[in-house]
Amino acid sequence: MTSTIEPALASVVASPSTLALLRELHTAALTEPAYVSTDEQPASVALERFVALEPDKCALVYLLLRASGARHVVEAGTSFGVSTIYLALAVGQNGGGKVIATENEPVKAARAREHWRRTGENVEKWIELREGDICETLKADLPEKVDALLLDIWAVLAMPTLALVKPRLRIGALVIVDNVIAGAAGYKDLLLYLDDPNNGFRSTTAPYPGGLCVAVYVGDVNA
Ligand SMILES: C[S@@+](CC[C@H](N)C(=O)[O-])C[C@H]1O[C@@H](n2cnc3c(N)ncnc32)[C@H](O)[C@@H]1O
Repeated sequence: MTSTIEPALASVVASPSTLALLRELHTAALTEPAYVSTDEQPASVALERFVALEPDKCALVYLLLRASGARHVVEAGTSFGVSTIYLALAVGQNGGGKVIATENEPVKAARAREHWRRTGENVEKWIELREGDICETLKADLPEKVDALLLDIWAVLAMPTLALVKPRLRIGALVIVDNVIAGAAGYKDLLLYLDDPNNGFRSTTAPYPGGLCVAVYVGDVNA
């Protein structure tokens, strides 16, 4: 699995020190036991773990954000802040904006901040971390237009999070959801919602391990 790190990093524009940090974090993340929120393990086991998006998925998300010029991004589920670094790199390189990161575990939030500090100004300055339950922290003060939403949170929170962010999605906004194959049972409602054209999305699932759903908000079909 660690063999996926270098090809992923080769897809990303970043300083040597940021690439070194990503290499270190991905290596640690890939050597921990897997955790999927829909499996039998209690959520408490994830407290000490990265549960990070795999390097190739991070690279795809980064490239999609670069291609779409995303400048206002919401990340549902931040953990130790690995995927957030990719989001912030893309936002910064697209001209600047904001990545709203979300985490309800204070210890994880502190670790994320520590990692972002090590990336320096070019990454850290684009990130606003909202600590607490995402159902509260995303209730207010979202950007007028959101260009992308990364749903990498426990499956049960995916639909409520989409409901909070959807009113702000611009036409063409990306909604990316991790583990839709591995966690299919937990994502049933969300996938049915994204598949129903009346809800304004078109989507496909990239066959990475666990599955990565990429949806585009094309808007209300009746508009
Ligand atoms: C899969 S991890 C995120 C990994 C991260 N995107 C990365 O790639 O590095 C999901 C995170 O969501 C957090 N989480 C779970 N429930 C939450 C809630 N109600 N509000 C905010 N964050 C929550 C968990 O603590 C966990 O760290």
